[in-house]
Amino acid sequence: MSDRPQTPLLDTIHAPADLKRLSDAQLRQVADELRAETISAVSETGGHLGAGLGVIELTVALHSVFDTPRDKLIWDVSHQSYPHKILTGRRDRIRTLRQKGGLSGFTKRSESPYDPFGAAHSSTSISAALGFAVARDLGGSIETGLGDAIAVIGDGAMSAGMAFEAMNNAGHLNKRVFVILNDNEMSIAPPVGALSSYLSRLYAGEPFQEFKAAAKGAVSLLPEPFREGAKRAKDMLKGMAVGGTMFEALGFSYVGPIDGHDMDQLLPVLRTVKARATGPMLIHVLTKKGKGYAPAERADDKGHATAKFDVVTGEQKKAPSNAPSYTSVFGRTLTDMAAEDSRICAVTAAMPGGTGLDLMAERYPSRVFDVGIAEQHGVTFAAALAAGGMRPFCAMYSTFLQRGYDQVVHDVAIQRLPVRFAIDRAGLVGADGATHAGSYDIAYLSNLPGFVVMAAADEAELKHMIATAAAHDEGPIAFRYPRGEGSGVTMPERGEVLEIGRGRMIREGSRVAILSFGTRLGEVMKACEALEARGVSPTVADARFAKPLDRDLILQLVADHEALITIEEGAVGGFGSHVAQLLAEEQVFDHGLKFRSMVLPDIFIDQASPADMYAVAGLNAADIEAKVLETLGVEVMGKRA
Ligand SMILES: Cc1ncc(C[n+]2csc(CCOP(=O)(O)OP(=O)(O)O)c2C)c(N)n1
Ligand SMILES: CC(=O)[C@@H](O)[C@H](O)COP(=O)(O)O
Ligand SMILES: [Mg+2]
Repeated sequence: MSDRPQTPLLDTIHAPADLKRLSDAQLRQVADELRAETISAVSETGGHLGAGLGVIELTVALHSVFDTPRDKLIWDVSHQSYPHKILTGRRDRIRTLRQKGGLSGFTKRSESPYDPFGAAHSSTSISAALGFAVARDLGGSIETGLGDAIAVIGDGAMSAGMAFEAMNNAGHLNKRVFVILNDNEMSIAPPVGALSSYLSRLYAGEPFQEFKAAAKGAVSLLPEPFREGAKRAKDMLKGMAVGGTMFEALGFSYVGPIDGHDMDQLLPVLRTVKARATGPMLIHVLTKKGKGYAPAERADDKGHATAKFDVVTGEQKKAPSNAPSYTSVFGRTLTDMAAEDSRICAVTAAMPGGTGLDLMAERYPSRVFDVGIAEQHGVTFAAALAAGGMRPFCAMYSTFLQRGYDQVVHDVAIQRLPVRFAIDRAGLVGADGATHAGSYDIAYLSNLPGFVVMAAADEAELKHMIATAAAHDEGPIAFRYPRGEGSGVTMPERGEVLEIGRGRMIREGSRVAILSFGTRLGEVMKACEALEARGVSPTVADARFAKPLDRDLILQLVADHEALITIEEGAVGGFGSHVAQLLAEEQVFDHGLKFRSMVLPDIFIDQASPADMYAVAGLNAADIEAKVLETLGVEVMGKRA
């Protein structure tokens, strides 16, 4: 407790309304204290640090100028919302962030009325703000009334198509809606692409402030010291190559760029736009990711995400690792294979580090494409790379690939193009919670004609599956693997090309067969140890493929056992459902097979450690043991299991 920062003024803020009685100078002090409190809290919990530190002043300014929660403040991605949570009545729980039973690391409607719209995947905020603005104008929420709608979106998130779809619509509807472009020249990695260069050009010259009204001779509307700046901006703009900004072309009034750490700029500009805006308005705010905490400012990722750390030194407290992460196995293996095959190339949507493609980019920069937060484009781009004779690996997290699903179906699957999908963060991911769970890819890929879908049981299997994918030119192929470390198995020198649609036998037993798809195999083996002690000896097989299924293996298992249990780290509709379909088609159920399918339950599971989340899901070793006993009807301590 004594290590905690002194925050006398922040201690008096229990809700944004408390900010309204403070002077501008006091608001500055609140911002300083809020920064110290955010650093202190994240040092205890770990999590997204840099983005929140970059919006400290903006958070205070927005809550002091606007009337939240009546006004709807929507944080894009919302990884920067910790300071917002502290100001909106959640300070007492801020040190439970991202933990089991604690605050979510993202905004969540069920958590607070100050979180009007949940997020965690990027680039949804402008659509949401526009929806609130239109609902307001149509008379929604008659009891309380709806106020303004404000989206805060980063320069990285702004690169996604969805943000532009929303701006296009907002410009057309001409609704009063505010978009704050929080431009810190960073995504998780440095941002890429023409939009990023464009934004840099907008402030390449001397700092200036422009307000649409200025051009109409209404400079006097702006409070000092903006009048001078606005006049200067008007003059500057006449000669600028940029001409009208692209935001204006989309129907927005554009204000900026302004210094997002200077309350003397933020407060008057926000007050002015609040008083004057009639249609869509974009306020371009320049900030620094990690602002005010030297270790974050110095870090390559500007403190984007951190483990728990020592506030004084910035040193992160990471548990020593015993095995390579799946991500690093993917990155290193693909890099080695790219050395031997010049047709191997790779696509990431703004996650070069998260997918391990940064390793390949170091050696083969011309064959690794970071397309920005643009999963839809990334998938179609990979499809055309394949059509053009390359061997593209499209490396995406399971949860983010969801955004490119139509492209997976329409551009990849229907055209039978050999895109290799490297699906990281498969299954439950832990602290990021339900929004980031990789629960659906087995189901949403295995139902596509011609797709090959694999899951690695360990890191050696992953290596084989990368080799298998590289060699597979006949059509689309996907392999999935979880977040975190492997299980420490011996790694092969080279990946072996697996026979498509062939599983492997792990151990032979009797009465019950467990057919595992993915890394639950480790838990299955633990369960088997416990079951042996009870005199039950299951057969275990690793399916490797959800599509095509190993029909021979499955039909042999059901012929030799009275019960079959499938297990996977995915939602219903995936591997187990396909096995059930096969068994039904083969009329196996007509002969009395006991069949059970262990899948993720039909709920969204809140953040916790992956093991705790799998306990909620009922997919840990003890659950498997219980399922086997229940299926076989074995008595446990005098009771039927
Ligand atoms: C659809 C989607 N793809 C990828 C991500 C992963 N992701 C989270 S934050 C982030 C960078 C966002 O950059 P920016 O919007 O500029 O915010 P900053 O962190 O710089 O404040 C990315 C790529 C995501 N959340 N959603
Ligand atoms: C906010 C966001 O979407 C990412 O920062 C995500 O939290 C990264 O997850 P990993 O830590 O698994 O790379
Ligand atoms: Mg950014």
